[in-house]
Amino acid sequence: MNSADDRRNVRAGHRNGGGTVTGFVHKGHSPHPSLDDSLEGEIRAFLTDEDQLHTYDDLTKVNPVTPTTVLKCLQARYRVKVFYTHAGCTLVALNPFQPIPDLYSLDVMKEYHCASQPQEFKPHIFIVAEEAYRNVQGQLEPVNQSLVVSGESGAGKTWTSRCLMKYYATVAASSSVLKSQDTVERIERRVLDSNPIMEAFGNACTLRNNNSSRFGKYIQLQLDRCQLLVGASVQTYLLEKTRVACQPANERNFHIFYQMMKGATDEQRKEWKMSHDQRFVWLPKAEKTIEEDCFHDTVEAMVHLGINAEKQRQIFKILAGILQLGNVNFSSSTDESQPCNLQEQSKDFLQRAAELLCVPAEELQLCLRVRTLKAGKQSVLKPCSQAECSMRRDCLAKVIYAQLFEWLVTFINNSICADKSTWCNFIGVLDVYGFECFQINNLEQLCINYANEKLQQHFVAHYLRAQQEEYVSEGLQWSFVKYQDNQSCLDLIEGSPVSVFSLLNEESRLNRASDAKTFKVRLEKELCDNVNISWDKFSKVPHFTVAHYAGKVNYQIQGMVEKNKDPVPPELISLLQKSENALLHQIFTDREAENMTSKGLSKVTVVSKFKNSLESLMKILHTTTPHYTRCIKPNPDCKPLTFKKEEVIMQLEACGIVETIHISAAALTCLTLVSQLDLLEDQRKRILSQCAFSIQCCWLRYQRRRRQARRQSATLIQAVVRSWLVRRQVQRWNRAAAVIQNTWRKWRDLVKEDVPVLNPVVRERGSVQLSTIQEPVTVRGWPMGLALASAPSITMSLTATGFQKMMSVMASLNLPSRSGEYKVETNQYTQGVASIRAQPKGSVKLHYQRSPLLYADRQPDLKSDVTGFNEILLEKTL
Ligand SMILES: Nc1ncnc2c1ncn2[C@@H]1O[C@H](COP(=O)(O)OP(=O)(O)OP(=O)(O)O)[C@@H](O)[C@H]1O
Repeated sequence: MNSADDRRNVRAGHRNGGGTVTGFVHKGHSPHPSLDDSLEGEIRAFLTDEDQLHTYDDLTKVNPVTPTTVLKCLQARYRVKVFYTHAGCTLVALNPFQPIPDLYSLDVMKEYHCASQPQEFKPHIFIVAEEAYRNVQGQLEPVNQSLVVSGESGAGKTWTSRCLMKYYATVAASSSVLKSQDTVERIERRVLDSNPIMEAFGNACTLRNNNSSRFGKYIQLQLDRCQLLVGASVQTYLLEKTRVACQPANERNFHIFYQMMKGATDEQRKEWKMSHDQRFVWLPKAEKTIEEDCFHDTVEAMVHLGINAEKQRQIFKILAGILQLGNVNFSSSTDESQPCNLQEQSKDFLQRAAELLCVPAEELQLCLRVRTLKAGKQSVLKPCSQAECSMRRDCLAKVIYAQLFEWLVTFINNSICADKSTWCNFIGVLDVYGFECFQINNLEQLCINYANEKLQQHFVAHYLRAQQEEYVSEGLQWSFVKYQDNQSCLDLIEGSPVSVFSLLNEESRLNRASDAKTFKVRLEKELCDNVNISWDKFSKVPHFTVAHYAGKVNYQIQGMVEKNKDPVPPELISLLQKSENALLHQIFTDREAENMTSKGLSKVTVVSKFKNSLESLMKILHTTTPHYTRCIKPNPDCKPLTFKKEEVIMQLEACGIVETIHISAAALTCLTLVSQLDLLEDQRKRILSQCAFSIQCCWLRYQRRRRQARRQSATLIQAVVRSWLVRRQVQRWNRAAAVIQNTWRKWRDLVKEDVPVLNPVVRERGSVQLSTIQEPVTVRGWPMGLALASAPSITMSLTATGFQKMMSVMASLNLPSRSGEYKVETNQYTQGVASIRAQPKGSVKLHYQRSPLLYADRQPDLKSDVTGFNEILLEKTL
């Protein structure tokens, strides 16, 4: 890294003290030597305090922002084992290449999830995860989120994606109390179990990474109304299927083949025709053992996802068949009119391949060696050359593997995808290949780098253009920050009417053998106006160079058109459709396979298919809130805790991290300089919350007062009613007392007149024996009861009604209410008591000498003489 690079990248925004922000991406040397000197001085000054460099947890705080200062900070942090650093709106993740204890533990997840301000914690991938999750909870548009994880091979994208999935599987399910634990566990587990299967079938050990994903993927984690994980879906991109039949030097085939080789039981080996000592051409470096070679884990995940034993058998037999195919070789034919022969040792392999793929061996042999040409309704058989035979063999293996992979992805989706009615938002995790630039680059690299251009454009559009347009729409004084617009590069690759893709497609559709030199001339002629393409005039190999945002890449033209055609001979598809392996038969009889049969090759070329799937991905990304994580590989050898400056700086440049910091810092600068928007926002929020608080207080006060008034009214009404009732009662008592007094006086007068008639015993004891009763009846509390029962009528009619009257009178006299002993008759006309009669069973004594009112406040003496009545206990005086 030299100061020229720094000058090239220094952020002008940092040096601006004015009220407007200006451009920051300076390509080329500064025309002012004094400016260069002062920048170098600033860089030196910044780097002097080495001990402080690791404290920069956000690279936007670095000043000046240059590749050197950024690199030094990251290095200092890596040295003290801090692997995450914010770069404004992006998170930079440095791969430690060794497990770091407690960095991703459950407790750490909980800590970030429960924190009120996770941003204030140490930078971590969980901050990104939590921010996205809270955005969904907040339901602020766009509610759906995308976590874009990028970086070169081995940088840690898959690891990061797995961390994100585990995080959501934990925090988005932990609060689930409503659902049965079983359901929750099942869905989380299924979502996580999709990883080992896809990695077994889609990852391989390469020179750059022992567990390199050979496909891109976008996983949508589906959340319900309560933001709980209820399902997921996976979209895959551009599986590197050529690896099945052709492994780059010192690299391996897909993991699954090695897992089978190493983990099969004797029984399985027999079934798969895979003896211990068998060597397979398509399984190089089989002696190398890596931790991903775990067959048991893959099978277990398959079981969890519902791939039953029979389906597994079918899958593994197909894979074993592919391996046998790899050992089939052809000898060249001396006579061009005759098909090539199988090499002697290949006959067994072909036979076994046919048996494992459940297709007729002769037909398989014929399909590989002879081409069927259609001329009108006639078919002509044309023997293939040795090279063509090998190509057809490879093609058969690739198409089987690619279709099997697609079937697996569909199966996984069916198993983990929730019904649309059950989820309303999603968080997408995009794990795509990073920018690639090798010695020899071909169609795959063109597609990968094109995808990265698209993502970069989305990133820039989202963070810079959108932000600046927002400032302008808000009427802020703003002079646009220049950013590196990669539209012209995208036009070169995918634009219309002419672009690399359109010319490739045109060439692919021509029914002729493609010639690299001719195609190069065509490219030169058609695309010479685009500044992003160039040619090295001295190179003998046909190529073209594209200036990507991350650097220039040379693409080799040889083989590019053929790769784009990706032809599948129709005879091969027809053969596979006849397979007695139910799975193989099924995956080749679907609609796409039918297309392939009828047209000989899929009309959709590789680049068209890739472009379409990328466009639908971009559409999804545009409707979501993106979060970018840039994974950085600190050394090419995957050595733990080793930081190679050259390696890192290349990646920082490739992913445009310095520009990213500029973008974020420019936005920050803008906020500080122009609008103090944040401050205003904060104040607005505070005032709004104060208003809300006042409204709540008023409402509560109003409610409290209303409740109080109601209670007072109720109390008043109750008091009035009670006093009215009491007054009425007292009035009744007064009237009743008057009646009783009156009656008593009359009775007394009457008694005075009749005194001589009374029996001397009665006079002596104050009572009269009206009849003889063996068991005298005790009367309690009778005076008051009797008086009230008869009130207010002078004639002793009762105020109570029917049964009450009877009971009242009988209770007053303490008469037992057993049936038949006493009878109370009501007066039909006045509803009073007409009489009380006792059956003539015994004597009843009636106390008569004193007024019952005199005893109103006492209990009659149980031993008193008032014990009963004769037949008529009481008779109404009319
Ligand atoms: N955060 C981490 N902590 C510990 N080890 C890590 C971490 N990230 C990555 N690694 C290690 O680095 C290796 C490579 O990471 P990973 O497979 O995720 O890379 P990648 O970017 O997905 O590569 P590719 O593009 O080839 O698939 C992992 O197998 C793992 O051993």
